[in-house]
Amino acid sequence: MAEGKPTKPDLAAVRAQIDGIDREIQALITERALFARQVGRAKGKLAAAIDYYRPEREAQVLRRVVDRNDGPLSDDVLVRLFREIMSACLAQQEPLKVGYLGPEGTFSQQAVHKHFGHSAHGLPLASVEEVFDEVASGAADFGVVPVENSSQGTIQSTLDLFLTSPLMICGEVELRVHQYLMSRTGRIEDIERIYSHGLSLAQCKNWLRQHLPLAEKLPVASNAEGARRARNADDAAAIAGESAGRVYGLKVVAGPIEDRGDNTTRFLVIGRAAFPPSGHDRTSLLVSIHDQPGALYRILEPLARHGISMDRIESRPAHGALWQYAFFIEVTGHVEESPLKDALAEIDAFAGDVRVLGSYPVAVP
Ligand SMILES: O=C(O)C(=O)C[C@]1(C(=O)O)C=C[C@@H](O)C=C1
Repeated sequence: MAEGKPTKPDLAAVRAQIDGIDREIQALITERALFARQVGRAKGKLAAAIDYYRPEREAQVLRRVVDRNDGPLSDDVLVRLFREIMSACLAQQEPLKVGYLGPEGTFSQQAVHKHFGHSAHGLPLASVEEVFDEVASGAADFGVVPVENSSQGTIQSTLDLFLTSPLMICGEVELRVHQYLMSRTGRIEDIERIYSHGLSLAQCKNWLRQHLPLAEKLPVASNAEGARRARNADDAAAIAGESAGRVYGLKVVAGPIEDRGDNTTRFLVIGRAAFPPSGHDRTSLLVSIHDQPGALYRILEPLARHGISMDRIESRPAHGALWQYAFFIEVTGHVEESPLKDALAEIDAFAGDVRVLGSYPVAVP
């Protein structure tokens, strides 16, 4: 090659290359969609989209995408593209119906898109409880519910719903959450009250103390609900994701304003069925403890002895009974595979109340 300055590429020639690649990509996506239909037929004569959905297979496909990636696009970007391709392939049957805490524009809706792609049909619902109800009744195939935030900790009200619900956990989604202060006028000097979900107000506490110490903070059912209210008055604002601002026609006053740059919310995917192992899974257990000495130890000891790592343990007052506790325990592994299978068999032998809430693929970025 000649020394010196690299020669400027010829724009028309580069575009011709891109056009050729686009043709190939399109032909391959079409071919993939046809094979996905064949997979559908190979699974037998199935009725609804939910019968075709395979979260463990999707996780495997996405992990391979990440393993193969050498840049220049980031893992997140490639995962998003492949997620959408799978979402579209699956929706050839009929889109999945996924319930979430609405109205439109919530972070829960973003989590639905991240996990199921945009070909799934999102059902905005009024509360997390309603998400459980709609999935239990079959009106929704799955639900996506927030369970924990990196700076605020566990969302206890969500965990408590598992105490009385028969639903299973079949996935998890991690979403980076960026908060924006938004209003109708877009001017900070107009703001006298701020609507948002209590957790979002808490995530922006320092910023608010510094910039709007006197504004009234009004917790509402969801961030998007805050945005919906803020569009009605010039002196009101909302803290929410940018997408909620777009849905309700608000202007960004400032953002991102969350106190921690790595602010992340974890969501659980709830459904009515269990799925097979994906190769890198997590299991959620619900353990009821009666006040016998050493009861919790007898449950944790086999887990430790089998070398199972525990990612979390949370205690909640058990439903209905005074001074009895339920423990939510998350461990690495799948109930159908050793060593977790063996440890659970030992635990079952002496503890009546161990319920497997679900084994599911660890979130792909
Ligand atoms: O492999 C399957 O079981 C398919 O149905 C294909 C496919 C895909 O597009 O890769 C589509 C939907 C499923 O959720 C998983 C994977």
